[in-house]
Amino acid sequence: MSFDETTQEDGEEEQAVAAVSLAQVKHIILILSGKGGVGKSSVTIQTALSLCIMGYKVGVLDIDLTGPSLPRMFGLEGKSIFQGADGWMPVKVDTNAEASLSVMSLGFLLGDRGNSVVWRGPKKTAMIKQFIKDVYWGELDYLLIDTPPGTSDEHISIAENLRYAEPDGALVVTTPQSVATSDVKKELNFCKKVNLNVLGIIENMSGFICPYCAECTNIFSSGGGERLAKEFEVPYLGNIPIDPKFVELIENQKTEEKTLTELYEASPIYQIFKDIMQRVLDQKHPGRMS
Ligand SMILES: Nc1ncnc2c1ncn2[C@@H]1O[C@H](COP(=O)(O)OP(=O)(O)OP(=O)(O)O)[C@@H](O)[C@H]1O
Ligand code: SF4
Repeated sequence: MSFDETTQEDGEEEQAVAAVSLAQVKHIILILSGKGGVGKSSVTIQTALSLCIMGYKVGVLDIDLTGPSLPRMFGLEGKSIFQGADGWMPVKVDTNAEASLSVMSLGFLLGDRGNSVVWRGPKKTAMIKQFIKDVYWGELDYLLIDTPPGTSDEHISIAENLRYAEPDGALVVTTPQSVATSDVKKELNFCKKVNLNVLGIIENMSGFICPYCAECTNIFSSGGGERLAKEFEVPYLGNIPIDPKFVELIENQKTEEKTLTELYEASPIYQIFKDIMQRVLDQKHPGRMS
């Protein structure tokens, strides 16, 4: 069933579901990209860590069902969720920040059955509905939803399930190359179709931070994201360079003594990303609970 074909009965049910499970969630942000591998999950992680460092309580929902990478990227591999009295309890990330950070992903439910599934549309739709209905987030300032690339069953399903939940909108991630920006156009058209506000476009892997001197050099063309933002009349939030230290941080975070938030706060990429995040916060969305 497409978003446009949702019946009134379904709508009422979705409204009730969103009202209960997301009752204490102030803001909802989706992270989208038209193309795989452009750094959507990395942007989700950076958004989560930045908001956490800024003092917000953050939850992250991974709806990339065929390739859930967030448990590994957050250093939570092997952890499992448990069923509490109020629903599934998301896994907490160890942070030094006062604010909390918790993650829910299909990866936690699969255990040793591998880290991905091959499911048809209806099963994916049911899983996403369950994620929205059955996860107990508690009080959150921000719920971030990491989606798979493209405009697939997962996107239609999450748009339907959040129809009455008033999400703030979507962060759309691209890389500078035209092959990525042309796919992002489809994503922006999808947002228009389902009435999802676009908080802005982020151009990832735009330039390169030297690991020796932290100087940023443009190794590929850049500006594709900004041109796209002008064409679709949505905000351009900024560009993130390739930072080899960020990859190291994500790959080796378990062996370090410091928490992920401490390591990220000290990295050059955070200095760039926090300005992007500030541009999102400056848009001053009233929030679902105000
Ligand atoms: N700015 C960056 N600097 C350095 N490495 C990066 C950057 N952004 C992403 N990467 C790396 O590129 C790879 C792909 O990133 P990521 O998994 O975030 O992409 P994705 O768009 O979510 O992929 P998928 O399509 O699989 O969901 C990862 O190894 C990540 O660490
Ligand atoms: S940016 Fe400077 S330090 Fe880095 S590799 Fe180039 S010349 Fe060397």
